Amino acid sequence: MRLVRFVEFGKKIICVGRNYAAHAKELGNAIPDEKPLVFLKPATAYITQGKFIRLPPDCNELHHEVELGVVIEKPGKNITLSSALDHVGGYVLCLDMTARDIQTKLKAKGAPWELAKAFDTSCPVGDFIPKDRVPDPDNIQLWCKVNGQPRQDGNTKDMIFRVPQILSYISQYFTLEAGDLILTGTPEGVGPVKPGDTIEAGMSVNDFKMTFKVQ
Ligand SMILES: CC(=O)CC(=O)C(=O)O
Ligand SMILES: [Mg+2]
Repeated sequence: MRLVRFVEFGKKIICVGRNYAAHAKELGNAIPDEKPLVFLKPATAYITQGKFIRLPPDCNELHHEVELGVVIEKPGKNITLSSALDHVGGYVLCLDMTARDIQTKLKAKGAPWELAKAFDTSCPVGDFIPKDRVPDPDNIQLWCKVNGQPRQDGNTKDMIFRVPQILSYISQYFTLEAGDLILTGTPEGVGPVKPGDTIEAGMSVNDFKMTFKVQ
């Protein structure tokens, strides 16, 4: 399967939240203790470079969250920790665009987050990077700038749950299929963007950079 074109296969997007203690703290959230916090986005959330990020209805505070994305190649269920990385085909840089004001209201009601997290264009992704070019997914620098101003600069070594733990855990609930994308959570420094802004994000693998505009 040509994972380079994984976005076109339209598989599911499984996201982990609050996976960096400093980010959980900046939003006043509890740090997950035993299990990752998990939510989903539909395949209609994907956009690739050249497409615009659009605010969902009733959103007045859209936030960027830069994240490492893991692309599944080998399907699996109840994946073990020791075999987890065998299921990975490669990695992509992602933005988990979040309607923070809507999320805050949903959280207060104890309601699910989909309207804040899973709307169309909420998952901008960069180019696919095969895993043989990523020596250590647990030591990747991730950064994000808005209109040239630095906002986020973190490293995947600070993730609470590492890639094998995440894959092993979520595969107990969801069968992982080739082309599925796993977002691994964002480091601190999330913040607002508005129409007209330019978001640039990058990671230390291949000095990868991507740019998206908010419309
Ligand atoms: C508070 C959040 O929105 C959780 C999340 O997505 C994260 O990356 O952390
Ligand atoms: Mg996130």
